[in-house]
Amino acid sequence: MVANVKDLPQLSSKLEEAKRTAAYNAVDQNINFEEHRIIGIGSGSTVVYVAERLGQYLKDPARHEQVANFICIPTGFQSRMLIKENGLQLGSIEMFPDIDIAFDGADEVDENMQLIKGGGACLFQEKLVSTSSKKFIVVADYRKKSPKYLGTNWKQGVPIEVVPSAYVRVTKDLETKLHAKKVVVREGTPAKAGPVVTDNNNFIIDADFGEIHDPKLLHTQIKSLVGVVETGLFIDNAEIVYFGNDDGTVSVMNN
Ligand SMILES: O=C[C@H](O)[C@H](O)[C@H](O)COP(=O)(O)O
Repeated sequence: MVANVKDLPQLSSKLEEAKRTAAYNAVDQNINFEEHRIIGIGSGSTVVYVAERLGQYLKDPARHEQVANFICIPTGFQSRMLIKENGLQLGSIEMFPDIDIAFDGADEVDENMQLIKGGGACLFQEKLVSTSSKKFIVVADYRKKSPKYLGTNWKQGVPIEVVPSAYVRVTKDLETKLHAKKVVVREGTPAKAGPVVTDNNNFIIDADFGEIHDPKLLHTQIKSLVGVVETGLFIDNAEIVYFGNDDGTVSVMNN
């Protein structure tokens, strides 16, 4: 039997516990052991607990056979490692383009469940997986819930993955055509001199637009710039969001 969420050992901080509570509840309440087989596993520090929970079910004799048959589709290098470390079966989106259910974190979630993602530079593969999934579940801690508009809590800007040779052109277009307040090519310092290179060998630009009142329109405008691979605005994609609160409870947002 896997441990009940209420009986788990303490972690190093309330924040980590909030992430774990969100992730464990999301898995427990959404995985259908009989029907689901292809599972998307996202990136970041919250989804770590999704993979951990699936790993616990794998060790549970009552669920072992079903979970051993799950094929987990990663959204990047970190996610691939999470799948392997928890003993889960790794698959690729090329082999399994139709995903039953996917779990991932978010940097900010607005009241309509539109998301900013890509704080960890994994947005392209995350969008590929989440939009290939019948059900996309977001797991987040209390800091990610926007009071109203995207861009309120997440001040770093919208992450945008760009083809390296186009970064100057995209930077100019974001400033002049889309009137971004601040545009920064993400650097890897101190761990790396120069730009962050994504798992797809692209660069990331963070473009600050302040409060985003129409994320759908902004996504379309950014996406139309030559050189943009994908934006970190995830529009009409999430079905349920689990927020772990600092008092140990969970809030659920859904359509
Ligand atoms: O590129 C990174 C991803 O979009 C993450 O899912 C996002 O940054 C949230 O990460 P965390 O769970 O660490 O807050």
